[in-house]
Amino acid sequence: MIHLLCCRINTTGPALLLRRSSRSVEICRFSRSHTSPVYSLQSSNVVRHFKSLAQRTFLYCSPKTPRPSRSALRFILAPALLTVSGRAFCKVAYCEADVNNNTVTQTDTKDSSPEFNWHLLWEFVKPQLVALIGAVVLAFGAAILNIQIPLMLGDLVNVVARYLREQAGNYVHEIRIPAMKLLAMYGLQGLLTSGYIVLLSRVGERVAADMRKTLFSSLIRQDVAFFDANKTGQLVNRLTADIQEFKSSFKLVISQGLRSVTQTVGCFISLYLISPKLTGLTVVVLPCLVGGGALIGSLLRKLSRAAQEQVAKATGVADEALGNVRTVKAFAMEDRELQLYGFEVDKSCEMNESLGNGIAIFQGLSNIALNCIVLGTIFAGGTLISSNEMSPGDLMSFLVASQTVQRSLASISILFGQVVRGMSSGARVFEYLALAPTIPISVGGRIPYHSLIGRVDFMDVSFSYPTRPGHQVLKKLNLTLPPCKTVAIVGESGGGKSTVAALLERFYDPNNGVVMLDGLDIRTLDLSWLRGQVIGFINQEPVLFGSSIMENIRFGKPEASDAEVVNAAKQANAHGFVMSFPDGYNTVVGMERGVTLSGGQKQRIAIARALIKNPSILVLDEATSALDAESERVVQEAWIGPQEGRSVPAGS
Ligand SMILES: Nc1ncnc2c1ncn2[C@@H]1O[C@H](COP(=O)(O)OP(=O)(O)OP(=O)(O)O)[C@@H](O)[C@H]1O
Repeated sequence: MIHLLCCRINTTGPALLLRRSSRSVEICRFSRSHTSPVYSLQSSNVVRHFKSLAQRTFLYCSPKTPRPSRSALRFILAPALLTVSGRAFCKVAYCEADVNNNTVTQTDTKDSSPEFNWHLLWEFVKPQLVALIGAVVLAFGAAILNIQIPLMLGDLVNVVARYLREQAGNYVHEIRIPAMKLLAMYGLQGLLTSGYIVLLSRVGERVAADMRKTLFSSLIRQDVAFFDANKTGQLVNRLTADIQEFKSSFKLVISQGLRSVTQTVGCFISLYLISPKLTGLTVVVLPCLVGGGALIGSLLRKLSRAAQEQVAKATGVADEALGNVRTVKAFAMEDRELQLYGFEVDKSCEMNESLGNGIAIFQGLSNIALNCIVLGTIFAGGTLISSNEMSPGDLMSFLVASQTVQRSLASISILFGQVVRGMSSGARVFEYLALAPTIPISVGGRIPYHSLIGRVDFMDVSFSYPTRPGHQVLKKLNLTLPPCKTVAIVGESGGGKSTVAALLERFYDPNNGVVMLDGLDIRTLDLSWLRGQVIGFINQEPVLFGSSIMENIRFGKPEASDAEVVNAAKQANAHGFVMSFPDGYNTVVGMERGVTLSGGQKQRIAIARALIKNPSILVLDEATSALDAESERVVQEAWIGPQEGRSVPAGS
């Protein structure tokens, strides 16, 4: 396995390739024939960083291009990869290289092509197996009937032709039986089709719902470092778009895939039995037409995807402008935003117009081609009828069966693309399903409430954020937060105050050293108990949920009574302003991040949310920064007074 790392490097010049050897990372000029080293990063830190990767690690560095796409990167490096390894398969990750400081920081360690996990799929499908088998059987039955229908149509036409030729006998009597048979066939085919669609949509929806719940449960249990490294939008995309795409592909493959393959094979046999000569002609013409159609179709789909992306881009511009409307207005940038949005909308309009033209040409061409096939079949079939090699009914059967083959082949060609897209969406979902959090939530011991003292010790704690391993935030920090005391941590911006709070809350584990509660390493304690009952944490930018104030405060203690909620709000000096709202505690906040409340009001609700669980340790990370002096005094009295006897470390 080869690892490709796409690197942004703080130097100027042409694109560079980074090569890992056993003791250094070399930055080389890259050309197809050879690579010549330019810099050599030899710090043990850099080399250690690559230890976890495969022996041959390449980094593509470009000072100008910000972040080439993975496929572009593979394309650029394909000759080098093939020469070096003889294998084309590679993993791609992104990193930043700083040649002055001799550091390389990997910013994205994800495997670019997660693998499809059949075992996990089976776990989701297993509970729906009976319905799935039912759907497969019904779809297969419908396909078999679709093969029979052209033959029966032929019988019917033969009766009509015979009557026209002989003008004798009772027409209604003769046609009744084949017509009734055909009618029954149509009815049964309709029933089977409805049946498999009902079953399949049930299976698809339930599998998708199970996947969503399991993926959400896996995501919500990941530790904070995971969310530092992955954008929320991308994670939400896996929950929505990826599962949706997978579900559609899954249903399509079972329904259309099974039906189309069965129909193609069955109808081809029918065609051959009806007329080997005409079939020979069809075998030459039909695949060419379907192939041509598939090619144009795939071009149009590409165009359609690009147009959709452009629409999304335009929406993104509008979303950003409307979401930050206060900033836009404060800088009087309405016209500029309008210009930006207009530019993107015009581009999407242009692309959609081209798409419309493409579809129009495609439809026109396919109509001509299809009608020519019908005309050609009738012409060739008529010749065979005139030489008594075929009956009119056979020609009718042939026409309908060949149309079925052509439709089935077209849908198979579309299905191929759908299968690839569905599998890659599924792989993206499965990637996070199988991911275990590095910090387990409900493992470890608890200190009985009556013997909890609340002394916190940071001993020789060193820490770097996982997303920036080269940047050490805390270096051998020793700090004691004694019980029954309020401790303020003061320091320059970016000095690591919030990081201390984050380590105490165990959002991250230190790289070295230990954080202790009452002399016990917090890594040995039950995390859900530590966060749920021991520590009350209010961060710099409290976020409220889109529900009532009552529910927001109760989030800290779900079983709290209304009286407890009101009491906590009073302690946080929030009761007064809450009661001034017409709906009081039932006022819904949190829409657009609680925009209906002022910064200070939001902070007071967040403080009430932390106070309601009566925590033994209260961490305020600049939680009162938006309060006026009087409110801050009331709040501080509230939590220092009744909490006397407990340790209260506070970031400030
Ligand atoms: N999630 C994160 N991932 C990577 N680096 C981070 C992260 N959070 C903070 N940092 C970095 O860690 C350093 C310390 O940040 P921290 O938030 O602890 O500082 P602070 O003292 O609380 O600052 P302020 O007073 O401005 O809030 C900063 O250099 C910051 O850029």
